[in-house]
Amino acid sequence: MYALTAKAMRYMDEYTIGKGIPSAVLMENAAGGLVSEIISRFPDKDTEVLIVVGHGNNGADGLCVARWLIQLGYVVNVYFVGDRGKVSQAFTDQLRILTSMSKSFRMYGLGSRDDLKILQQRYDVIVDGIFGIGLNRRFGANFAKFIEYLNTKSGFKIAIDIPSGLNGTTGGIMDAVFKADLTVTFGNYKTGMFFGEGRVVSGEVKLIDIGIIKSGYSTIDDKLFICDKKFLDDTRHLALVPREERSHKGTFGSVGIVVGPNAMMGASMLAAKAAYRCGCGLVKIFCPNKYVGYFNVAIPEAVVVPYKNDDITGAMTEFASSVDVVLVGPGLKEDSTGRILVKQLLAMEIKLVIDAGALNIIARNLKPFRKRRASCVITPHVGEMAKLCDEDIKVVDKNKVGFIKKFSQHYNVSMVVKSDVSLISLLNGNDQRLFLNTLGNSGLATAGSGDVLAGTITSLIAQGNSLNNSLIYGVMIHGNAADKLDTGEDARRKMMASDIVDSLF
Ligand SMILES: NC(=O)C1=CN([C@@H]2O[C@H](COP(=O)(O)OP(=O)(O)OC[C@H]3O[C@@H](n4cnc5c(N)ncnc54)[C@H](OP(=O)(O)O)[C@@H]3O)[C@@H](O)[C@H]2O)[C@@H](O)CC1
Ligand SMILES: Nc1ncnc2c1ncn2[C@@H]1O[C@H](COP(=O)(O)OP(=O)(O)O)[C@@H](O)[C@H]1O
Ligand SMILES: [K+]
Repeated sequence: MYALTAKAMRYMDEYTIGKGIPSAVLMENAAGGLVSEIISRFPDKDTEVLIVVGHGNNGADGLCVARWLIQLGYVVNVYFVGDRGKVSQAFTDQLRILTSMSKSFRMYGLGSRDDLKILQQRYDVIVDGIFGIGLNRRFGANFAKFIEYLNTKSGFKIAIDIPSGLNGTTGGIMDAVFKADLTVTFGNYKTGMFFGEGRVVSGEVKLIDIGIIKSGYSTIDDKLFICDKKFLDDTRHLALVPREERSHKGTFGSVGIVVGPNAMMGASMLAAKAAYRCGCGLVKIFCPNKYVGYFNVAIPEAVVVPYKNDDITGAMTEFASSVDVVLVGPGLKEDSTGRILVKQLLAMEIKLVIDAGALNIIARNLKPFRKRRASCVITPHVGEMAKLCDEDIKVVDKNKVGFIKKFSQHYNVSMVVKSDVSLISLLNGNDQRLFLNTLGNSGLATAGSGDVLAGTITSLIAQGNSLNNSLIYGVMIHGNAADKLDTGEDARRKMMASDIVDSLF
């Protein structure tokens, strides 16, 4: 399942039509799916429905929905807010069917006396068919006022395909936006539903299969694969192989965590606990002599390997070579020792997960990273990503897809950019795939949850998974852990990083 840009979605519509499925059939499928949603939520035929339509095919969908609902006996008013001189062919066709089917049908909003009364009436359901993926510019004050008026009305609000005013690609808002309780979207999710205000204004999103022909996807570059619960449940066996009974702790791999001399120790402790919770056999912690006692008490399961400040590099070479994968970054300060540790790890032929402080060190000088011998994955949040790209955080936040795509390719590294919906880029030779993680919730917006993710990914690598699989399943398992905890009214409020560790499995 994908999220597509408006342009890619339009291409898929055209591709399908080109293969011989008439546009009208796609529209019937779309409207049929939306009508089923209305019937299941509002089975009572006395339900009063207002359908607001613009002049394009989103409006035509609205007319098609109106026809179905009228046939079924619902009380329906249709209100036009488009440009009469610009109505699409599908709009004209749908209107013709409606008027020939029902002699009493009337479309309001064309300047009749009743217009205001019809609009101001109370409705149980308000359906928005003003703009879909054809919205390509700001629409100005009049439309904005109208949409804001709809938002003030009571009634369950349903957006056709995408809320009017939402940019289907970027999630930006064009002057105003319809605030939907439910968006019924066709063929594929639209990327704009996951960025900016998209998630908030789309409400619950239902995806309807309208018969888009799948072979067209292969030619689309900017598609995002959706990582949701179903995808995790269907494919988790790819990363979570059955745990052999004839085994010992060496069977499940070892994780090494590097802790700097002025570290925030809690971060590496959380990562270590997450690594164990995800199933690796052994976690070793490389830390200054002075921290040994703290780590022994906090995680008795870990093997602590102390170093003295006068022989860090020698000790670290030995340490990094003694484990299956190394994690560096959680709690790491950007001091001279931190820089030495990161540089040395990059130069070793090891598997390496780079997070947090280590990313800030790399951002200051990307050369050792580019020339690295280590096979690594990186896990920046948007702020760290902005530093890596030497860009303003707002600029990166607005175009995360563009930045991850470019950085990942340029530095030949698989990575996640963490945020409320994290983006993942997996590289396989020249092939790049982008994924969008929808698992997880605002309970994860709590200090330390990124450290838990880093430990999770590292643990999966230790157990023998590829770097790519570990990255993507780590992100999903981490999000899913938060969703498992999301059970009561204040569940998200009270979630702490330690809770997420305990909920991983
Ligand atoms: N193709 C198919 O087979 C299927 C399509 N389906 C449905 O079609 C929808 C897309 O329809 P659409 O392309 O006709 O555009 P839509 O979103 O209705 O906008 C109408 C027109 O408004 C205009 N416009 C843009 N911005 C504006 C602005 N700021 N202020 C004023 N005007 C503005 C712009 O025209 P322009 O003025 O640029 O010529 C645009 O064309 C899609 O979301 C789905 O619901 C489904 O049924 C499945 C099958
Ligand atoms: N609102 C949210 N919804 C879903 N996931 C979130 C949200 N906020 C944060 N996360 C996730 O929580 C983690 C936070 O990581 P990070 O920013 O590195 O935190 P820290 O440095 O405090 O450990 C990331 O995996 C991110 O995707
Ligand atoms: K709409």
